[in-house]
Amino acid sequence: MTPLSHIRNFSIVAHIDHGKSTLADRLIQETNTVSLRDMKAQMLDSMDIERERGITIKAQTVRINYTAQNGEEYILNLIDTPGHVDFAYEVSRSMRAVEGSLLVVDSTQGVEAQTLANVYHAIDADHEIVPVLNKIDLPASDCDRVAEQIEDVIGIDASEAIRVSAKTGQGIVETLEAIVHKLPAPKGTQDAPLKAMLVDSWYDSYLGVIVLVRIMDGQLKKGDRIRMMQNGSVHHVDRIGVFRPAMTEIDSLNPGEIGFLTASIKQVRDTRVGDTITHEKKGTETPLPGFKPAQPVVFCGLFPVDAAEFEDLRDSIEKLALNDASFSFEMETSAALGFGFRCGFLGLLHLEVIRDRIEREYDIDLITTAPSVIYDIHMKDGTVEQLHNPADMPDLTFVDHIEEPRIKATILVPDEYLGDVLKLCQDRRGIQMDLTYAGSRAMVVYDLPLNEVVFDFYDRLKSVTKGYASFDYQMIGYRQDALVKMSILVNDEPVDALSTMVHRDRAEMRGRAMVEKLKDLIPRHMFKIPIQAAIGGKVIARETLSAMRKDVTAKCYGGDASRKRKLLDKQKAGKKKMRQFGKVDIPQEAFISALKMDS
Ligand SMILES: Nc1nc2c(ncn2[C@@H]2O[C@H](COP(=O)(O)OP(=O)(O)OP(=O)(O)O)[C@@H](O)[C@H]2O)c(=O)[nH]1
Repeated sequence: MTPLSHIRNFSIVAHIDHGKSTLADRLIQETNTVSLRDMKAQMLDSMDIERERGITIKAQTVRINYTAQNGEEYILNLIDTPGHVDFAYEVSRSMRAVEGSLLVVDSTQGVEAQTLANVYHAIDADHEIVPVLNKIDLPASDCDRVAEQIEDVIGIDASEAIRVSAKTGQGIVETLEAIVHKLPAPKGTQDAPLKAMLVDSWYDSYLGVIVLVRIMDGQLKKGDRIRMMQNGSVHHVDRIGVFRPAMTEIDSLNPGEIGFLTASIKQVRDTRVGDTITHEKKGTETPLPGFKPAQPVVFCGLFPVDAAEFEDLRDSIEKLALNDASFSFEMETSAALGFGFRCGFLGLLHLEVIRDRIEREYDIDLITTAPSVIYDIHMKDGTVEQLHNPADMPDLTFVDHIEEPRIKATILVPDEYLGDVLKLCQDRRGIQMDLTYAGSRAMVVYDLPLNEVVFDFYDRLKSVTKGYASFDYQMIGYRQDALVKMSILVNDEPVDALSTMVHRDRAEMRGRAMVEKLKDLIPRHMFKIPIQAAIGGKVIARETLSAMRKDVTAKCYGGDASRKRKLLDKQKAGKKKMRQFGKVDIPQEAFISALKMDS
C-alpha cells in the first residue's frame, strides 16, 4: 500500500483551448503510463463528439505512477474537468475530491473568463494552486506579462509559474516535480469506518453503472456490501479498480485514493453525485457535506420530423438519460408538432450535444423548439407555478406577476470591442454591475436575464468581438419583470412551438422580426398565408405571404414522363422535411431561425 505521503490528487483548470488535454496527455506519456503504441492524441477525450468539438464533457480521471528526482515513487491521480460554462457544476464537484490544481494559462492569450471561473472553484475547494504557462513554443508567447496578469487578476503568486510547451514536452518534468513538492498529500484514516465520496458516475453497456469514488477514510474492497447514504440502498461491490487510463482492476482502495467500483447498478440516476458511500455494517453515521444535484436550466421540445419515429426517439432519449443524470425529459404533445419530449439541459452546449447525438447516433431527424428558461408564475391566489414551456402559460386573469431567472455574466474582452459588448448586453436587458481593466483588456460584469442569453448570445458575442471575448456566468436568482407570452399564428392557426416569453417593451420589435423571418422561411403555397404575432388576442405584427403555384414540372415541355416523375419525387422528398400546420408546410429550420435575433 502506498503511504498517504506518496499520493497526490490534482485537477487541471484552464480556459477552453489553453491546452489542458494536451498537457494531461504529456503527463501520461512522460510517465510511461501508456505505451507509445497505445498513445492516441487526447487520450482523455473519449467520445467522438468531444473529439470533434475539441471540448471535454465528462470529467475523467487517470492514475499515474511517477518516480521523482528524489528517487521516491509517487501515485498521482489526475481528475480531468470540463472547461465549458454549462458544466461548471461538474468542475466544482470534482474539485472536492482532490487537494490541488494546475492552473494552465495559454501564455499567448492570458487569463480568460473561464480561467477565472474555474480557478475560483479551486480556491473555494481550498486547493494549493500551481500556475503553468503553456504554449511557450509559440512566438507570441509572453510569459512575464501573463504571470503578472495572473497575480493582478487572480491574486495568486505566479513568480514560480512553470513554463511549459505541452506540444514539445518542454517543462513537463518540472510540472511533475511541482505536483510532488508543491501540492499537499491527502489525509485520511484507514481504521476509521468507510467514507467514500461519489465523484461521478456513468453508464457502461457491459459493466452497468461505473462509480468514480475518492476514499476519505476506511478501506473499500471487492465483495464489500456498501450503502449509499442518501437513499439507503445497499449494493454488492463486484469490481474495484483504477484508470491508467484503461480500467485496471485492483483488490482494494485506501484513504486518499481515487478509483472506480461497479456493483450491478442499473441507472446513473441511482448514484447521486456528492453522496457518501459507506459499508452496510459498521458504516459511518456522518456523511460528507453533500452536493446539490445539477439542475437543468434550459428547456426545449424535441420532436421527430417523421411522426413514425416517435418510439425510436423515446428509446434514444431513455438511453442517453441513463448516462446523464443532469438531462431530464418528459413526454409532450404539441398541437402543431404532435408527440415529442420536453427536455431539460444544463445549458445550450449541453442541449446541442444531446441533440447531435440523437441525430447522429440514432439517425432521427429532429425539430427543436425554442429553448426556454423556467419562469415562476405567481398566481393571484398566492401559489407559484413553474412554467417550463411558454405554450402552457396559464390564463392571465389568474396571474399576479411573472419572475424570470437572472445571471451574473462575466465577460473579458479586448478594449477595442468593449463598445459592441456593452451594446449587446444593453440590448439584452442587461444591467451593468462592474467594469474594470487589466492591461488592454476590459472585464465587464452584467446582470442579465437568462432568457436573453440562452438563445444566441454566445454566437452574437463571438461575432461582435471576432472571437476575442470570453464569457462565463452563474445564476443569481429570480426577479419580476413585465413579461408576456407572444404567440405566432400561421394562416390563423397558432403554432404553439413558436410561442415565446418576451419583455412587453420588446414584444412588438421581436414579433415583427419573427413574422418577417417566417415570411422568408415558409415557401409560398397556392393560397395567401397571413403570418401574425399576437399577445393575448391582440395582433402586434403581421405579414402576408402571397400565393403562388409552384409547378416544378413547368420547365419540362413536351412529354418526358420520367423526368417529370423525378421532379415530383424530389418535391415530395423535400416536403418530408416540413411539418404541416393546418394547410401550411413549415420547414424544420424555421423553428430555430425565426427566433434568432439580429441584435
Ligand atoms: N503550439 C502549441 N500548441 C498547443 C500547446 N498545447 C496545446 N496546444 C494546442 O492548443 C489546442 C487546444 O489544446 P487542448 O489540449 O485541446 O485544449 P483544452 O484546454 O484541453 O481544451 P478543452 O478540453 O476543450 O477545454 C490544440 O490544438 C493543441 O494542439 C503548446 O504547448 N503549444
